[in-house]
Amino acid sequence: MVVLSQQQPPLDNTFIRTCKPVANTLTGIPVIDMASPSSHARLVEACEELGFFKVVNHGVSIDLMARLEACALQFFNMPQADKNRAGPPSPFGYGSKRIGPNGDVGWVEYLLFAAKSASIAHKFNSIAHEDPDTFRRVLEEYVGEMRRVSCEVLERIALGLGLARDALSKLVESEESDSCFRLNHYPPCQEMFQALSGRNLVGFGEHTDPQIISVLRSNNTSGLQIALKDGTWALVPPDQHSFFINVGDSLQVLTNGRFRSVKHRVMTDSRRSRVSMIYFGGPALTQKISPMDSLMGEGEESLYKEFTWCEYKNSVYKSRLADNRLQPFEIAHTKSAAASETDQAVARGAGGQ
Ligand SMILES: C=C1C[C@]23C[C@@]1(O)CC[C@H]2[C@@]12CC[C@H](O)[C@@](C)(C(=O)O1)[C@H]2[C@@H]3C(=O)O
Ligand SMILES: O=C(O)CCC(=O)C(=O)O
Ligand SMILES: [Fe+2]
Repeated sequence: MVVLSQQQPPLDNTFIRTCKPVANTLTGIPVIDMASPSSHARLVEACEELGFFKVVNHGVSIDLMARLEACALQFFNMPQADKNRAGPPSPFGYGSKRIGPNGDVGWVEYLLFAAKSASIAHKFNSIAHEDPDTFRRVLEEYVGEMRRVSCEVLERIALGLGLARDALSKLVESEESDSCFRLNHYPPCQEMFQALSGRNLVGFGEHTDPQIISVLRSNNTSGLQIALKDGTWALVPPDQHSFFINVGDSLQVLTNGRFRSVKHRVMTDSRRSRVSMIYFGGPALTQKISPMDSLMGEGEESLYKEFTWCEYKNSVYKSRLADNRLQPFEIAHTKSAAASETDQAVARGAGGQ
């Protein structure tokens, strides 16, 4: 008799895509030491080159990370019917295999929250858990720390760009900030499946994050991959004590494409479950997003039409994971892309950046 582990999500995996295993491990990942005062320039360089970097000496207690991971696992290990009480994710709540409202699927289950204490407390009315009060308190404490880390990183990026210290962090720090938080659980998938197909099962399909900045922490199971500039995928070696940070679409727009909203995805590990926790730092719904004047070189043309975060979010929720969500907001310029890139590099130089 085959005994299915309690961790297996209930649906079959017929519609979940597979991918060829990726051989390339990301070796030159920029590591930003928050204890070092000279991180500004390296942060800007990492946002331009990869749109992705790792943060160490961040001041978040390892114990807090471990406590949240334990609470999350207690939740994900509950019977399916209990987990379903926190669903469906519309957009916040529990979801399994289905990601977003437009047909994307992956070998993943998750809890999605709005990152505000009142919203978290409200959501806990429907979350079954053996110790819901502890889970809620730990979650609130962790989300508070994520807000701090993202603001500290954004402050340094702003200084590195020659902007006022709070030029970017104020967007996420504001009371009205529309940030969210996600706990993902990728159960192990049958080794047999992988052995037979020689492929990996997609946990979370390729996408960019729409917000300003995302701060990710996972357990020691690999799976995260990022797309490099040449379009190839690279594996990110896990590090459970550090944070991986990526530039989101909104920061790409604010910097007029100078920073890169990095494409990423998660492949499942056949034997070990992956737990990840991600804070998505977003602006207020009414916040206007467009390239910042002070970052534009002389004669540099805006690559994007102005939009509010609310407009962008509405558009995001009509899209599929892998879509280029910024495309409807791009301004078509008559020159060839290559020529205008050269012009803009020259203009930036002239602007003294
Ligand atoms: C398929 C979707 C899920 C998503 C909303 C969307 O329509 C397209 C963007 C997706 C994404 C990716 C980053 C975050 O995980 C997320 C919460 C977000 O803000 O945009 C998810 C959305 C989601 O899972 O609801
Ligand atoms: O779970 C992960 O490691 C990454 C998931 C992700 O990219 C997301 O939720 O947007
Ligand atoms: Fe993501």
